[in-house]
Amino acid sequence: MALQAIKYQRGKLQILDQLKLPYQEIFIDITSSHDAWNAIKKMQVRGAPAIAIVAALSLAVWLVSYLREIDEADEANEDQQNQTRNMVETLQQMLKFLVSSRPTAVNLSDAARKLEQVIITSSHQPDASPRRVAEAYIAAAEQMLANDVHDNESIGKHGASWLLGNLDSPGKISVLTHCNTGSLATAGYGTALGVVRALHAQRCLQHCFYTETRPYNQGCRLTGYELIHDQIPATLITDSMAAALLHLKGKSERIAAVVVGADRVAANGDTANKIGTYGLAILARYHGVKFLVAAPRTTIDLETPSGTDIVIEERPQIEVTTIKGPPVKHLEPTSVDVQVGEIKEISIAAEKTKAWNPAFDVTPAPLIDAIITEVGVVVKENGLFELRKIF
Ligand SMILES: CSC[C@H]1O[C@H](OP(=O)(O)O)[C@H](O)[C@@H]1O
Repeated sequence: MALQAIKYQRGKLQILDQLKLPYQEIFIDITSSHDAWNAIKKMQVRGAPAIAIVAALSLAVWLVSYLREIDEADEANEDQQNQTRNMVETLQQMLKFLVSSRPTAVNLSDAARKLEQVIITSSHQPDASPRRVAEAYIAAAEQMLANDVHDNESIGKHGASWLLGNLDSPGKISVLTHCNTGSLATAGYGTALGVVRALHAQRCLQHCFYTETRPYNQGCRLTGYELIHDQIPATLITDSMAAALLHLKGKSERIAAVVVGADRVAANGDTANKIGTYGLAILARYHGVKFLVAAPRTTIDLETPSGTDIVIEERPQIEVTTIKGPPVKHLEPTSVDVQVGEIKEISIAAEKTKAWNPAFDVTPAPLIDAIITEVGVVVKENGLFELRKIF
């Protein structure tokens, strides 16, 4: 069964607490915008598409509980117009609050903008009411969840096809990927990891190399977890091994491309992605390996002209100076049960260490060979990405 970071049914939302992976699979309930904000901020759920979907669905769950409380009498109340306006304003404030949780990924603000448009449009209908506004919102949020998996499967298909169509020699290929862009970063299947899954499904993947992706370790903790779960041939490398891998094993392992995800693609194609991505793009160019960005159009921000305009999130120093270790297990002498303790935060730096912790960097468009989307692969024309053409 495919891995799921998000479990949703109308009125109930749960997320897999990714701070506890790969040691513990623990789902936590999200019942409000505050629950979602905290989970996104702490990175219990992460990944540009996933945080947008969890944010959107958190309000859908809250609205279902709200609708249960509105009884018929309220709905008959003559000041429906006022109540509808209050509903719209409440949802607008909640969406704005959710967008404040993390600044770099555009999917969250893109989803909030689209959902705000839905509630405003529904509030202008002749039969407008709080219930109708709520129902319109819930339907739109649920559609975002359904769209994401479909978009990721299309990204995988387009990416695999483009790679196999641009090979120096026929045969299976290997790829190097960074961070986690799979089912744990989306509603399912993944973006860059979706390309890996598609190549594997077509029996065209020789091997997937993936970086540990310090300091949150999305690679060794999450991508490894997914690839091993799917039984995809893969090898973990430290971030510092990427150059040696391409230099010493690039040809023998038929590494055809570095394939990464994205948090925000600016109008000119400059791409913000997990810290370390920019360095991989330079290595790929130096070693004559394709560098591909895989992302749905919800990650492309035509309102941001270039990478210099993208806000890069800086996270707490402690995420650099500690690592999360497996929980301490207590074996009770009188019982065979194993009591699993809390995930351990282990210091790996000297006391009073000062650390810089930008969560993302920006890869300039000239270093990107192609941008893989759900509607096809975009390459540069006269040295420039024309991203408006795919909308
Ligand atoms: C399809 S996920 C896109 C993107 O999100 C990740 O960042 P984070 O783990 O901090 O949310 C990473 O940059 C992925 O490439």
